[in-house]
Amino acid sequence: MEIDEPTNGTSSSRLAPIEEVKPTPKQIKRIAAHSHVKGLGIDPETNEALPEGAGFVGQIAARTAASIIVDMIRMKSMAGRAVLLAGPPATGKTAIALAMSHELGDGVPFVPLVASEVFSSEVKKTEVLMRSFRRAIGLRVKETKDVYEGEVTELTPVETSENSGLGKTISHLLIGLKTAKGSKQLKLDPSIYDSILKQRVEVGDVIYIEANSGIVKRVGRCDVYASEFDLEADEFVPMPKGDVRKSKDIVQNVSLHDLDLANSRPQGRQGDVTNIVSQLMAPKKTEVTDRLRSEINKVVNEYIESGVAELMPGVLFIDEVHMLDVECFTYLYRALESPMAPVVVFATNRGTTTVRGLDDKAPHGIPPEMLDRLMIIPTMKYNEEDVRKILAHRTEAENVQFDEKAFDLLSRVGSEKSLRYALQLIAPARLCAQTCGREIIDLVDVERCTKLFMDRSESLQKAEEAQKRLAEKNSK
Ligand SMILES: Nc1ncnc2c1ncn2[C@@H]1O[C@H](COP(=O)(O)OP(=O)(O)OP(=O)(O)O)[C@@H](O)[C@H]1O
Repeated sequence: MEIDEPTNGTSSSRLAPIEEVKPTPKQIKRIAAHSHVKGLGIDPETNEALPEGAGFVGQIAARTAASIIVDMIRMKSMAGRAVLLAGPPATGKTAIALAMSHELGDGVPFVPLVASEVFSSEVKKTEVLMRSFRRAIGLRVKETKDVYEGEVTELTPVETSENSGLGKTISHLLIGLKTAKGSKQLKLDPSIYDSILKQRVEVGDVIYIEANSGIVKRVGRCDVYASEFDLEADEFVPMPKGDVRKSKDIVQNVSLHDLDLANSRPQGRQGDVTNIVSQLMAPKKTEVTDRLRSEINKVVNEYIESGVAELMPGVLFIDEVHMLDVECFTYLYRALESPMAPVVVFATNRGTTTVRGLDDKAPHGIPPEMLDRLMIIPTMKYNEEDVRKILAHRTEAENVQFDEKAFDLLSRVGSEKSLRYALQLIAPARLCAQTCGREIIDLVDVERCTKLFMDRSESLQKAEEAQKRLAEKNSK
C-alpha cells in the first residue's frame, strides 16, 4: 500500500492524513458443542483410529467401527442397513455421527433428527420419517449441456426506446464473454438479466449460460483479478479454455425430498430433472403425496438406468432412538427394505427400557425384531486421562485459558462426576474470572462454579432427600 506523505503546502493541496487502522475487536465466534471434532481421526496406514486425532480422544474401537461403516457407505454396500451407537451419556455418540458426516464429504447427504421431532400435532410421524428418509437420499445428476461460458467483459442492459408511461423497460441485455481462445457478444432476453442481477454478476466474473434454457450460473471471479485486494472472500477460477460456446459436463447434487418439493408445484414440468433442479428454491405450493413420490421414483429410476443420474445413499442420524414408538419402528423396518434407502444411524444412552406404545421392556427401548437388524457399536465411559484430554480440546476450541490447578480440578470433576458437567462449567468459570478482571481462569472460579451449579447425581440426591423428609412429615 502506498502511503501519502503529508505535505507542507496549502490545505487545499494537502491530502487527508492516513490514519492508523485499529485492529477490529476480536470477533465472537459461535462455538458449537462439537466444533473441536473434525473427523474420525483414522490412521490411513492401519485403518485404526488414532489414540488422538481430528479432535477426537480415545473411544478407539467405536471410531474404528464407524470408519468401516463410512467405507461401506462410500462403496455403496451399506444402503438399507442400520447402525446403533449405544453407550452412556456424553461418550461421544453424537460426535461420532457428526465425524462420520465430515468423513463422507459434501456430496453425501447427512440428515440429523432427534426422535422426539417425529411427534408433531400437524404432520403424521410416518410422514416426518419419510421426509427425512428422502432428504438423506442424494441424486447426482450428470448432464452434458450446450453452454456459453467465459469471463464477462461487458454487461449492458439496453432500454426500450419508447416510454410506456411506467418508465423505460429493458428490451435486451448485451453481454460479452471471453475465453482463452476467443470472445463473443450475446443478446439476451430481459428475464435472464434478472437472474444475472440476483447472482450479482459483474464484469470480470466467470459465468456460464445454458443455451436451451437460459439458466445462468456464476462460477466465480476470474483469477486474473486474484491479487486485486489483500483479502478476498470470493472464489477465484481460471479463465475457461476452448470456445465460448461448447458442451459442458454439469454435475448437480439434489435429494429426493428436493425433487418431491419442486414437483409439488403445479407449474413444474413433471419428470424433467433439469427443470426440477432449477426450481429447487421455489416455495412449496401443493402437498407431496405418495403418488407424487412414486412418480418421482419412477423418473429417477429411469435416469439411473440411462446413466444420467447416480444414487447417493446418505446417512439419516436419529438421536434418542428410545423416544420412537412401535409404529415408527414398524414403519422404519419396512422403509429400510426399500431399494432406495439411506443408511440409518441410531443413537441412545438407555439400557433396558419400555418400548413406547408397548408394555414390554426391551434393550435400548428398541423392539427385538429391529434390534436384530442393527449393527451395534458400543461407546465406553472415559478414563481420567481421556477426560482431561477432551477438556483440553474443548478449552482450546472455546479459546479459554485455565490456571494449572483450576484445570486439575475441572478434570477431576469431569471424571468423578460427569464429563458433560465439567464441559458445562467452562463458560461460567470464564465469566467468573472475567468479572474479577482475570483472563486466566483461577482455581477459585472453578470452585465457585461447582458450588453454584449442581451435577445430575447431586441434584438427584437432593430431590430424594426432600421426598424422604416430606414422607416423614406426612407419617407423623
Ligand atoms: N472421544 C471424544 N473426543 C473428543 N470430544 C468428545 C469425545 N467424546 C465426547 N466428546 C465431546 O463431549 C461432548 C458430549 O458428547 P456427545 O454429545 O457426543 O455425547 P453423546 O454420547 O451423544 O451423549 P448423549 O447420550 O447424552 O446424547 C461433546 O461436546 C463432544 O464433542
